[in-house]
Amino acid sequence: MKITDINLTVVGVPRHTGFINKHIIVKVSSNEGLVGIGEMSDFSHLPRYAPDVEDLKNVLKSVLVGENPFDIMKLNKELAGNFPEAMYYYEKGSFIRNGIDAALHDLCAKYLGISVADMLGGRIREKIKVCYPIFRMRFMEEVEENVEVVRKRLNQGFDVFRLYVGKNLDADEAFLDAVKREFGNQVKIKSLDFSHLLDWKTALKAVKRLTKYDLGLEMIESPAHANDHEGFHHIRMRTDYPISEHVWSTRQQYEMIKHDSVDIFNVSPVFIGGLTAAKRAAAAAEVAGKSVILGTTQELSIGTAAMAHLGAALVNLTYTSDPTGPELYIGDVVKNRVQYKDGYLHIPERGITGLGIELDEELIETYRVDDLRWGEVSVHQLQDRTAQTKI
Ligand SMILES: O=C(O)C(=O)C[C@@H](O)[C@H](O)C(=O)O
Ligand SMILES: [Mg+2]
Ligand SMILES: [Mg+2]
Repeated sequence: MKITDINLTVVGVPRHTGFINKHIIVKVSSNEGLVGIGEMSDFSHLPRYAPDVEDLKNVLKSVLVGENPFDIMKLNKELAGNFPEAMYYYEKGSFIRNGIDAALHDLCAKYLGISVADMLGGRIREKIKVCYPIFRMRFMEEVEENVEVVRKRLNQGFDVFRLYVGKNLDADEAFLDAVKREFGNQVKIKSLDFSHLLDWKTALKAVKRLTKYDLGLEMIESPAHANDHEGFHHIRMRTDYPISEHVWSTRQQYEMIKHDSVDIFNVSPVFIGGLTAAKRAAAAAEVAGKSVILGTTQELSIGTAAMAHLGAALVNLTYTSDPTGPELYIGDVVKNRVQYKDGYLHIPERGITGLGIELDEELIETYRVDDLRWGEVSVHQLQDRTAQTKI
């Protein structure tokens, strides 16, 4: 089989919070008449630059057209040469590699007549426990808004949540207290995510304050500045709660293993550059005796399905994961969205080939935008994924 064309379409999909995320839908065409689909997810993150999409398509065509899509390792190496890893969480080259790598897996699995999970080691599980995110509060009046989110999502079957913290500890504490009083043990808050906002000592003080409301806490995420591998180790040695951190490069993960910085590696294909790279990161974690969770940038159904296939066979996936993107957006670009039930993300059935996701061209047209330009967004909106303009 040979790759014959690459097609990229930018879509802007609003969240229920009003914040609009831009993603690129990928199509990799082949001389067998099959098309592999992928998703370069959520370019709407700092830093505020973005690729020219037409130019990006031409670069990708120069790398991929004429190649055999089954040469996934070779093509990942070529892509990494063009879009190298960086010691940064939201490196857009990783998003680009991820979208292509998912499409290659989709294309190859379709050709073989199998599901992507069967290319990644098969299935230990058919569903993955996930949590719904409660985004960071800056004002006390956001507490009730977020308690209402818990009420609504609990009614839809989500009984596990995660909380972004660190900008207003009074509001964080008030939210945890309100959840404990209203829901008791019906609801679990599985992680406090500091998003690298605080140094490790300041974060440790906040952890001691907020864990008075331990609602089934499984981990503390990103409780030090990014790449402060020693700082992660220090806080890890000073709290009983497991520490988790996102993986965005092989060098960063190596340093975290060397410094014994974490208990849990948060592995997302989007941040490490694809399913191939994510599987390697999960294997490195396993070798180091560490757990993994599936993280998220809050993908649409294509990216979320790719993660579900990856999660099917991860032997060290031992905590609640994060992919809930399709639940956060007002719409999607596919005919068959990924399925959530009782707070689980269901892996697309084994009998469906590829990622098990079918594009809806009308919905793509509905959400299509010209390019990745930023428009009028503030740093706060970009950091906390909100359309709120209050300052
Ligand atoms: O665990 C995290 O950190 C995230 O989920 C980061 C978020 O900003 C995510 O990328 C989003 O877009 O909501
Ligand atoms: Mg996080
Ligand atoms: Mg994101």
